[in-house]
Order: sequence, then structure tokens, then C-alpha cells
Amino acid sequence: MTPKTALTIAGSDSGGGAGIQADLRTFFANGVHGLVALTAVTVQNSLGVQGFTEIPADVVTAQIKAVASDMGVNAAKTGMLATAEIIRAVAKTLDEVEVGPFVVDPVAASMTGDALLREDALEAIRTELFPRATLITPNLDEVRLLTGVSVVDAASQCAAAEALLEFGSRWVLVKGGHMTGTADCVDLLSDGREYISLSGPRYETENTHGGGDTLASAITASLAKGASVPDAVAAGKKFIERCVAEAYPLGAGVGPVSPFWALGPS
Ligand SMILES: Nc1ncnc2c1ncn2[C@@H]1O[C@H](COP(=O)(O)OP(=O)(O)OP(=O)(O)O)[C@@H](O)[C@H]1O
Ligand SMILES: Cc1ncc(COP(=O)(O)O)c(N)n1
Repeated sequence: MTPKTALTIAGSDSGGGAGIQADLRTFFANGVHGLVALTAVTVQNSLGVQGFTEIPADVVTAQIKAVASDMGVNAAKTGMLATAEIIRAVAKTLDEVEVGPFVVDPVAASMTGDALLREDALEAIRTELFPRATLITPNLDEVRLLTGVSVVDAASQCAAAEALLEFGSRWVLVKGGHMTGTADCVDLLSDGREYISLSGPRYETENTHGGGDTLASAITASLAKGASVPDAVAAGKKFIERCVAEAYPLGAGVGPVSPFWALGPS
């Protein structure tokens, strides 16, 4: 039987732990066929991002149109978008083709602090993509850059969600992975009416490379299969928890979260 399809519009990680590589392995582990519109090629390993080259914006557009017109897209997500020009091209293309529920992960930098967006491009994500998004999934650094709110507890996480919803997405997930001083990892999902706190154990590991991408693509896979946003996010949270629990060391720096458990016992 033909599986549902999910499209990732994102960059390549030569280390294989984040970017389109994380998205494709997550789509596979969740039983959907992955489609790709590549935005950038990063030179990257466990120690950080040494540089990147972006794909021309018209080629990003052409990739989206090629797969949408022929194969159909049941849900889509964005990761690293690199430049304001690519962001504007993606926004325009989404007005012309149908991609189903649309998840925007506003990736600004790698977890090692290296920029993955050219200057001013985060503003373009906010103005061009958030109003078109079913769900946005910022981490706490991105929340601070976008709203000025520093999330330190449940009240400020709630205030951040409200401020982010002003930018026009239907739902927001304020990820709490970087909140310090909490025994659990708590993510907050809201559409301005419902406030759903998703809490899980915080695992002791240094190896969380690709965690944000893996969560957003697991959510996108569930949306492609027809789940509601709250159900897709709950399933995504369960999926990423297990991937963090089974993360492995690779290289001298930060290793990747692991979806291998989904294949069953080896
Ligand atoms: N140590 C941990 N144990 C369990 N879950 C975690 C841990 N760290 C992060 N998570 C979960 O992983 C998901 C990603 O959260 P995080 O806030 O780290 O996003 P991110 O910064 O975009 O990810 P990354 O930069 O690591 O790719 C969230 O659901 C968060 O709760
Ligand atoms: C191509 C690409 N996309 C996204 C990330 C963010 O992932 P992380 O925050 O885990 O470094 C990355 N490092 N590289």
C-alpha cells in the first residue's frame, strides 16, 4: 500500500544527525514516505557547523512543485531555511501548491551556537511563514529572539506561547528542552484556547543533536497520517523521548538522538 507522504524543506547535515537526514529517518521510522526540498548544504560534524552553501531559491521552489504536483504532500515541515530569499520563495510556493498541515521549526542556529540563517532571515520566517503555519516549534533561544521573553518557568512559558501566537500560527509548541533546573522536560502546546502541558523525564545525556528536527518531523509524520495537532504533538513527544533515551555518542562532540529503537530489537 502506498504510504502517506511528508515533505521536509530543510538543510543537509553532513554528520547525519540533524537536518534532512534526521527528518528522513524519522519519517521512515513513523511509516511515511519522505520528500525533500533541499535548502542548503552544511559542512558539519559533532563539533559544529564549519560553513554552509545555500541552494538557489528557484531550485527550492522547483523541488517543492515537482513533488507536490506529482506525488502529493500530506504534510510538510521546514527546518534550516538559510536565507530570507529562500523563505520568501517557500511562502510564495505554499500559496500555489497544496501541502496539507504545515509545521515551521524556526531553526536559527545549531545547538553548538553556529548560525544556520543569514542575518534578518528569522524576521522573514516570522512574517512570511508563521501566518501560514499550522504549528510552530521554537526552542527557548528562538523564543527569546522572536519575542524577547526568557522562559524560566511555567508562567513565562505560557506568556511566550501567547506572544508567539500573535504572529499568526494556528498552534505553538514552546519546547522546554533547554529549561534548566527542572527534573522533567516540559513542552507547552497552545492555540490560545487550550494550554496542553506535555511532560516527560529529562534523560542525562550530552547527545541531543537533531532533537528539535526529530520532534518536528515525528509530529509532521503523524499529521500526514491524519492526526489532530494535539494527538500528533503527544505522539511526537513520546517518540523524541525514546530517541533521547537511546541517543548515542558519535565523534568527539555531541552525538545524535536515535530513532533506531523503532526498528525493533536488532
Ligand atoms: N535531556 C532530555 N531528556 C528528554 N527529553 C528531552 C531532553 N532534551 C530535550 N528533550 C525533548 O526534546 C525535544 C526537543 O527539545 P529542545 O528544547 O531541546 O529543542 P531544540 O533546541 O530545537 O533541539 P536541538 O537543538 O537539541 O536539536 C523536546 O520535546 C524536549 O522536551
Ligand atoms: C542542517 C541542519 N539543520 C538543523 C540543525 C539544528 O539541529 P541542532 O540544534 O541539533 O544542531 C543543524 N545542526 N543542521
